[in-house]
Amino acid sequence: MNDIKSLIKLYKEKYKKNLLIGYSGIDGSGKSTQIDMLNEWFHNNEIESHIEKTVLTKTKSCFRLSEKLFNDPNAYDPGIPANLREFAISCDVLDTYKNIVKPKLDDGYVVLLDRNILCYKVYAKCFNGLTKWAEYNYSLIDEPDIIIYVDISIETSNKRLRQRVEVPIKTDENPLFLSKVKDLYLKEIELKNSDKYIIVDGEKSSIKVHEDIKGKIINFLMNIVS
Ligand SMILES: Nc1ncnc2c1ncn2[C@@H]1O[C@H](COP(=O)(O)OP(=O)(O)O)[C@@H](O)[C@H]1O
Ligand SMILES: Cc1cn([C@H]2C[C@H](O)[C@@H](COP(=O)(O)OP(=O)(O)O)O2)c(=O)[nH]c1=O
Repeated sequence: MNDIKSLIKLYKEKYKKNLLIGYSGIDGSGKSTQIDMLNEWFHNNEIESHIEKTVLTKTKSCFRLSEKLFNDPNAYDPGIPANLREFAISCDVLDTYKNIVKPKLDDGYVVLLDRNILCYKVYAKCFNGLTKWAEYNYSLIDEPDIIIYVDISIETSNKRLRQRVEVPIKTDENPLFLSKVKDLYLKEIELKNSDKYIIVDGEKSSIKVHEDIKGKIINFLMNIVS
């Protein structure tokens, strides 16, 4: 049995929970594009799925403060201490998990998360702001069962962000920082050494990336449900 509907059913039966898939990757890697495509594939296969992304509600105060102090909501680093910002983010992430993600999983949905604990920890480490308090909040959240990392070069990220018409490039989307984030993503994934981390080449066309993701999810599920 290698159709996605049967695999997800077997997964639920074996692990007594629903599948949580988290996406990672630097800005412009194609996370939201790929999440939409996977969501559509699930719907076409009669699988109930839900897309979620943590809205940084509490963290907004940091962006507002940055606007007030530095005339730019995204110029918060290093003026506003990273450990404070990252703690605020961890509170927002925990809230979204407890109030939305977990209830959706319990209601029988497959949940597709735009960003996940891996992303937040990587960013916090790159900003040098991961405290034991933020880690404590993250320890209260279940890790996704599958983590997709969409890999692109800094040049491609920069090119795509510049093409984005709705939002002009933000201060915190600078190549130097993104390069640090990309390196740490790859290092952390290598250290985890687990099949649940799926790396895809985001330089390919969206359709090809989608095909890769589908194939790798099916392979992963076939291995763990058999
Ligand atoms: N594989 C791809 N090839 C070319 N452009 C892409 C690809 N995937 C996404 N894009 C474009 O790049 C931009 C960023 O994609 P998006 O999915 O919003 O990335 P993210 O959510 O990771 O920031 C969008 O304009 C999107 O249309
Ligand atoms: C993920 C993450 C983002 N940030 C910053 C980067 C962005 O300025 C801001 C919003 O992050 P992001 O989730 O990338 O939102 P969007 O996709 O709408 O750009 O928060 C952190 O400071 N730490 C983090 O762990």
